[in-house]
Amino acid sequence: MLYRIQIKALSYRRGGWKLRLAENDPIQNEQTGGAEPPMIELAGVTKEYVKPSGEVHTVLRDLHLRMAKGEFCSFVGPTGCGKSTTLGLIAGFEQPTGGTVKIQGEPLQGLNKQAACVFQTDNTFPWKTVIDNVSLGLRLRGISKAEAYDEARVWIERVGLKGFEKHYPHQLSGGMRKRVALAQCLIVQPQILLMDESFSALDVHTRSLMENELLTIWEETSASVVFITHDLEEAIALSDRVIVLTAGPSATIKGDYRIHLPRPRNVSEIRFDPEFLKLHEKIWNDLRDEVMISYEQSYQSR
Ligand SMILES: Nc1ncnc2c1ncn2[C@@H]1O[C@H](COP(=O)(O)OP(=O)(O)OP(=O)(O)O)[C@@H](O)[C@H]1O
Repeated sequence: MLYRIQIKALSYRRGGWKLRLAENDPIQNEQTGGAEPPMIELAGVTKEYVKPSGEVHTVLRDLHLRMAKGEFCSFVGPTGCGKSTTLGLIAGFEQPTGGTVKIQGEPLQGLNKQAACVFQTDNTFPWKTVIDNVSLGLRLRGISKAEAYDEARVWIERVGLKGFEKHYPHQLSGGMRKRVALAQCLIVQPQILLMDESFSALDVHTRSLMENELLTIWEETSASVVFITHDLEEAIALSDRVIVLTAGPSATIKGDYRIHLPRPRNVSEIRFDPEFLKLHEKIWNDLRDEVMISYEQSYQSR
């Protein structure tokens, strides 16, 4: 059996050096008959809503996608095409009306317990301090306060907030609150991190810092990331794969691009890499057509 082994990152973590290998991608798994099921699979997923008029509105139609463990996958597409709906289906917030969402080969029923979400708006609880916010997930799992605090301190330091343990969210900047939200999610070591336009409300400099920090932290975990964004540059800079959705209604996958840019990456610098520019041009050609279709639809419906 052939396995493609690629070093993704070498990092130092508590307990020693950690070598992160790129997972065999699903296509490779299919070709080699690899036994490990994909972390996430959308098997012919369709999502419809019934409007108050009784008319059926098909948001997503027959999506087929397999995401490997540890893969960083971004979704881009015109506004309203169904990106957040896709994320909601993987989170288990919504059930598909056709097809199946599978997590590690098992059909997802109810909420996805392997996943944690970071949204555009703050996930933090305003009445709790940073350390209480970050330790909450562990406390809810029955871990003692002392142990949860110890682990929370590690994550607070890892996201660059050492010294802010006793601050409340309103005493922090937007970027700092986003760091709290990340630590809050990652402390429970989710297998899947779902991010819906998580950085879009940040200023451009903070955003770029947070993107780099996300990559550093992600490279130390084996989490698969589903990242929803309007920003194609951000998608390419961060991801292993960029999925382009068609304009809705009945959106489906138009393109699935592998981003073979070297890691570790600096998101501000990688944008000047000639390979990045080529990828951007290629994906934008696909995306632009869909954006134009969506724009024409919204213009006609006025
Ligand atoms: N609960 C719901 N009931 C009815 N329609 C819904 C519901 N949730 C989403 N939709 C519709 O599904 C479509 C896709 O919405 P979604 O938020 O997934 O798109 P998006 O690509 O994330 O949008 P944006 O880029 O603007 O954030 C929209 O037409 C929206 O109105």
